[in-house]
Amino acid sequence: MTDATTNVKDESPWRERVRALKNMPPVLYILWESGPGVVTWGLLLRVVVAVLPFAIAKVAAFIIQDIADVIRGQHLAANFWSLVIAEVSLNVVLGLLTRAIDYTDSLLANRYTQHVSVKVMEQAARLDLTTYENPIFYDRLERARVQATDRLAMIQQMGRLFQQVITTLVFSAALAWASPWLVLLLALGVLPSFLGETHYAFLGYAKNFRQTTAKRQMDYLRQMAGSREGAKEVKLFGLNKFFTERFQRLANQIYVEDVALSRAKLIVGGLLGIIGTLGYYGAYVYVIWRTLRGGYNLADFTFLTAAIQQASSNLQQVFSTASGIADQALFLTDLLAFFEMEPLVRSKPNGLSTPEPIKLGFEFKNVSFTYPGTNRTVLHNFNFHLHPGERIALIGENGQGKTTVVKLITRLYDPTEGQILLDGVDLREYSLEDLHRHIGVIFQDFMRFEMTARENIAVGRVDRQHQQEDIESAAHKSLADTVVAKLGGGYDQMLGRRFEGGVELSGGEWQKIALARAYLRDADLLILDEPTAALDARSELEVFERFAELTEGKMALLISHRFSTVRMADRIVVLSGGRLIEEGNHQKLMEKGGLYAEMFEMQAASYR
Ligand SMILES: Nc1ncnc2c1ncn2[C@@H]1O[C@H](COP(=O)(O)OP(=O)(O)OP(=O)(O)O)[C@@H](O)[C@H]1O
Repeated sequence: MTDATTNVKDESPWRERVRALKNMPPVLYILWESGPGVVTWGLLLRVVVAVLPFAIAKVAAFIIQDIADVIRGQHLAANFWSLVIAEVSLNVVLGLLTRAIDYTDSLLANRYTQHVSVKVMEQAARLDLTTYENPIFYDRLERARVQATDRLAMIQQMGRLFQQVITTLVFSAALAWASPWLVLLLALGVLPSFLGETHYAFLGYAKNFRQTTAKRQMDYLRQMAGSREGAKEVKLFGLNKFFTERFQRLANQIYVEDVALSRAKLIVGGLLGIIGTLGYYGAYVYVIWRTLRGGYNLADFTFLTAAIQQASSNLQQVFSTASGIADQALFLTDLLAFFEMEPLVRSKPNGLSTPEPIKLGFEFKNVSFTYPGTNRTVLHNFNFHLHPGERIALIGENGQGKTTVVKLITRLYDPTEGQILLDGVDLREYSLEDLHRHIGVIFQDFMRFEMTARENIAVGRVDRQHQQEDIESAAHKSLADTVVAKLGGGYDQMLGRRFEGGVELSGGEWQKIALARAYLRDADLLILDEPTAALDARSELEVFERFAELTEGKMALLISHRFSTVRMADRIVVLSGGRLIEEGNHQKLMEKGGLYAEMFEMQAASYR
């Protein structure tokens, strides 16, 4: 994976910063996508608010001039009170429109957060398991997730920049018309602070980038120390202090780095700020000097001092807002890079539909497999055929590659070598979505959705509207109906303890609910990876008697360490060290007296 940001520290800060500006167009596009109407209104309002201060300063200058004339004994100008009313009105309008901008900003922030969050979720779902194995991906996902909501300030800053640029241009034009020196003095004063600000913004980014791993570890520790899942072991093993100390060590390390940067920024920023103040007063003194020499009247003087004040503060703000945006744009590198990531296991465009009915079944031909990022071959030259209508049990000791076979047949991964065929055609030629529709899998580490019992079953087939009968029938097949019958809320009972009113189930009860999901799928190939591990002996027997009935005529792949279950399969495949070492039915393998017979005897002996 090419990582656009890992080399942040090696690159010249300025080059990196300029490069980050390339992030702006796609981000502006995302912003536009999230609310074209709101964006347009926001911009229009800002144009008006940007020019109002100019009008207000002009009117104020005329008022001062009129008052000075009256003090010098002249008559009050006829339009004096109209000017006063105009100034008050303009200020009222300014106040109202500023609030209207806040309103459009908050609308836009809401929409943008939602839009980006959905995009992040969609992209995370699109990427394959291979990507999830990669720690760089996790760091990036983490940063992308934070950026989805944390970059809100940037949106407001972009709006503000737009407004500040217009105000600056209007006042600078007025100053340049009076004397170009004024604009030059102001710009020279502000430039050093701008350079300083952007420099520290970049250092801040590089620092945050470096800290991602530590922050991820801290999050993990915080979660472990405070989670319901972790609570039992944390208490019994007395891990609290261990976790807290580790957390504190990381937090201190981050604190020290943060303080060092803030301190440098404070000192250098303060010094550069003095130059800005000198520029401002240089322009101010110039106007006083020209006024005293009769070059400007009182109205000009009043207006120009207001204009200097406005131009200088807006110019300063333009620079600091722009540097803030450049800083935020750097963070967006991760979000955009995340959006651009492509899955390795992909559905072929116009891929084949899964055959109906499947005639030849699934065949592994000389399949070898190594998990990405590792160098240990988990499957070696694995050959295996699953015929239509066949129920196969895959057995072997821990870590021999059974679950890996499931991940390959479902195309969560592609083989490193060899091929998997479905009806004689490489699995990669089929549409991935269509293939998945024909397979029902319940993994060892199946999901416990903290939703209602009905939803937990219905997610087995989300593309369909389910009638109550479908849900009940699937629940009946997996024995989940007996679990639901005990729940206060029946099928509408919230499961898990995360949400109010939720009820926690036992491991075996969750497993029955998950099994119902697989039955609801009504798939051609049903794969159960240790489906009964948490079930008691009676439930297991019942589940399997049903399983045999329910999978009649379908393909089923079963992984189990319980031989009472395994012996019911039509064929048993024994995996050892990633190789197929024995296959046949229970009787044949027992007669053979190999690994299967040995494992069977061992389990049987432990029951005697
Ligand atoms: N995501 C992964 N990345 C790297 N190695 C992995 C990954 N998943 C599994 N492995 C390794 O591959 C080997 C086979 O794992 P697999 O889960 O297929 O075994 P299994 O036979 O199903 O074991 P068990 O009976 O314990 O469930 C193991 O040694 C494991 O460490």
